[in-house]
Parts: sequence; C-alpha cells; structure tokens
Amino acid sequence: MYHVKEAFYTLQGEGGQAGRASVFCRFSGCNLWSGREADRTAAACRFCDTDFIGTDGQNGGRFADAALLANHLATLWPDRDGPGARAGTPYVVFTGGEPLLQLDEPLIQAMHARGFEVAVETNGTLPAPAGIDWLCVSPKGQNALAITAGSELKLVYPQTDAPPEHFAGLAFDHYFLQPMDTGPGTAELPVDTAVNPAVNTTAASVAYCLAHPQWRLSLQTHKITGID
Ligand SMILES: C[S@@+](CC[C@H](N)C(=O)[O-])C[C@H]1O[C@@H](n2cnc3c(N)ncnc32)[C@H](O)[C@@H]1O
Ligand SMILES: Nc1nc2[nH]cc(C(=O)O)c2c(=O)[nH]1
Ligand code: SF4
Ligand SMILES: [Mg+2]
Repeated sequence: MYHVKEAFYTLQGEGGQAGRASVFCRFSGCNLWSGREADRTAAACRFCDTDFIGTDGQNGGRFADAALLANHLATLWPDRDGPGARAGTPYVVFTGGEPLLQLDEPLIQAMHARGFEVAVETNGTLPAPAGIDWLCVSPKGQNALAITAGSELKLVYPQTDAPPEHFAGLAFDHYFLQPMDTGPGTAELPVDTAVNPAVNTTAASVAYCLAHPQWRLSLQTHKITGID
C-alpha cells in the first residue's frame, strides 16, 4: 500500500531541472521528523517546509499497488500539445516526506511503462531502488548518507552540522546550494543547533557559490512565482 499526501502538476522549482513541467507525488511520512510541530525542535531534521502528514491533500490517498498509483499520476499529465508542437517527455518527481520509505522498483517500472522519466527528491539516508532517471540528494545535518552518488546534491544552506565541504568530494553530477527558507511554516529554528535566523540565507549562499564555483545557486522558484 502506498500512502500519498498529495499529487499535482506544476513546474519543478528547484535544482538542475528547474522550470520543467512535472507531476509531483508527495508521499506521506518521513524518517527524520514526525511532521508534528511539537516534535520539530527535537527532530533529526528541523527546518522542513512541508506538510507530509496523512493522505488528505489534493489528489492524495492510499493506493493498493503500483499500477493503481501510476494510473492516478499519469492522469495528471496534460494531453498532448497541439498540432506541430513537440511533446515534452512526461516527468514525475517523487518527494515527500521521504520518498525512499515507499518508492520501489515496481512503481518506477510502472511509470516508465507509461512514458515517464522518474525523478526523486531524497534526504539520502536510505538506499535507492534501481531505475531512477534523476536522483537529487539533499543531506540533513549529521544524518549519515546511504547514497553518495547521483544526479545532483542539493544542500540547504547554511546548516552548521552539514557544511558544503563535507560533500564536495562525493560523486554527484551537479552541486547546488539552496538557501534555507526560514519563513513562517518552515523553520522554528533553535539558534544553536540549526542556523541563526539573523543570517540572510540567500546572501550567504551567493557568497559561498562565488567563492566555491563547484557550487551553483538553487532558488525555490515555485515560491518566488507563487505557483505552488
Ligand atoms: C520537503 S523535502 C522532501 C524530500 C526529502 N525528504 C528531502 O529532504 O530531500 C524537498 C526538498 O525541500 C528542501 N527543503 C526542505 N525544507 C526547506 C527549507 N526550509 N528551505 C529550503 N529548502 C528546504 C529539502 O532539502 C529537499 O531538497
Ligand atoms: N514546484 C515545486 N518544486 C519542488 N521541487 C522540490 C519540491 C519538494 O517539495 O520536494 C518542490 C515543490 O514542493 N514544488
Ligand atoms: S526536509 Fe525532507 S528529511 Fe527533512 S523533515 Fe522534511 S521531508 Fe523529512
Ligand atoms: Mg517543496
């Protein structure tokens, strides 16, 4: 049984595929936080910007097998462009919560069978199934990585327990810094354990990328544009 908080059609807002039309599938649950605000300051990941509890969101629900969930997600991709237009390759982004608690090879194969490329947004602490086309790992503090290679490493910055230097030698194709969103509904940040809220996280990310050109800036463009 797959538990899905919500699913929706939007533009990928972050990282190396930013701007690409995508079906997002947000799985319920995470291994680094319960999702309850009361637990945030004691959690292994404390700055999450996402509600991933339950299955009550837009197009959310419980799906008994891979074919049922894949059919549901495929309905969210729009009909083909008009005559003369080139159809973009259908693209699904599995996120969460932590998608690698639930994503498995049958679901990846079911999306491939429906013509989709498969992307994943993960905290990197759990092993990944085979067949993922675009793998984004976003490390969280001192939580050990089970995945040390992939398409992109997208580090939320700054995190005192996870400086970029810890990851610069891993085997990813692209390296991004994404400024930590410290706004309402995201981080209730303990100053000593995460990041001082007085820091301008975007300015700090820009400065780091200028000084370390291995790293590129990833802005959360869906928040800037207000599309989701
Ligand atoms: C909500 S997470 C879900 C996927 C997975 N659990 C993970 O952490 O990568 C999706 C993306 O949002 C990023 N993110 C979460 N909270 C953020 C925040 N306050 N500011 C910027 N990015 C954030 C994560 O690092 C991750 O790249
Ligand atoms: N548009 C949009 N792009 C995203 N890229 C990663 C997201 C996520 O929450 O995993 C996300 C999201 O929530 N919305
Ligand atoms: S950012 Fe990812 S790892 Fe951290 S609590 Fe949110 S869903 Fe879990
Ligand atoms: Mg998001």
